[in-house]
Amino acid sequence: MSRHVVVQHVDRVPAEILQGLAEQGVSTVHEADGRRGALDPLVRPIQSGARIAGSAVTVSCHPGDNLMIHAAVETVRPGDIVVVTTTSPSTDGMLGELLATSLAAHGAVGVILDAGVRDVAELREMGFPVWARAISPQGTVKASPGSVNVPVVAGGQPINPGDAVVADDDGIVVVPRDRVGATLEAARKRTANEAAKRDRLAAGELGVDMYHLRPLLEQLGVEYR
Ligand SMILES: O=C([O-])CC(=O)C(=O)O
Ligand SMILES: [Mg+2]
Repeated sequence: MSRHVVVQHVDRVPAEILQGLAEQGVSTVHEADGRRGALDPLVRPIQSGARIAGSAVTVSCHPGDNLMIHAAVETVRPGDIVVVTTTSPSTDGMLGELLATSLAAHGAVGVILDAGVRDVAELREMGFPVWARAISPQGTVKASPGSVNVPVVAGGQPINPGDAVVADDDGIVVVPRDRVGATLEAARKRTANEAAKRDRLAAGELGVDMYHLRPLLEQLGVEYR
């Protein structure tokens, strides 16, 4: 059996759940899933204002080699987010506007790179959202095998093909596919709670989350003078 595979079928998250998760945003989804799933914050957006959710198409590449991103293109379906990792740390510019054009033509809504990106001005102009660990002009070759749609670790988080990935200006969170429905429900409740809290905070109320702010601080040994 080969050590390298391209898995062509991925079970995906339903589009209406992805849309709901995108509306909730990364920080709320992360809280709603028990503060789990946040990728390393050094994997950062290259643009501002993008907020997307999609099913993960995962790519494991040899460092300095983007062959497997090319191999992933034909597995992409509309609404997917391509998650690229390398088998050892790399900041090389593995994806630029050409590869992004190819992925977008197959319906990818964004790319997460635990590696480097280049052609940043063109990508911003295209409006194709990318989150990456580095921006680097360093070119890569197309010579080494790797895998598509296998479990990977990106930004320190395990990601399975078909998991929900949500990304915005706050960063990136992954939600395992079997928890997406419960997480979306919890996120919506949290957003409704926050709306009520916001009104109370705007009215000047203190300690809205803590019932009684002063007794809590005193219990923790903080002295009021
Ligand atoms: O071609 C590459 O290897 C990466 C790149 O710059 C592009 O996709 O435009
Ligand atoms: Mg280029």
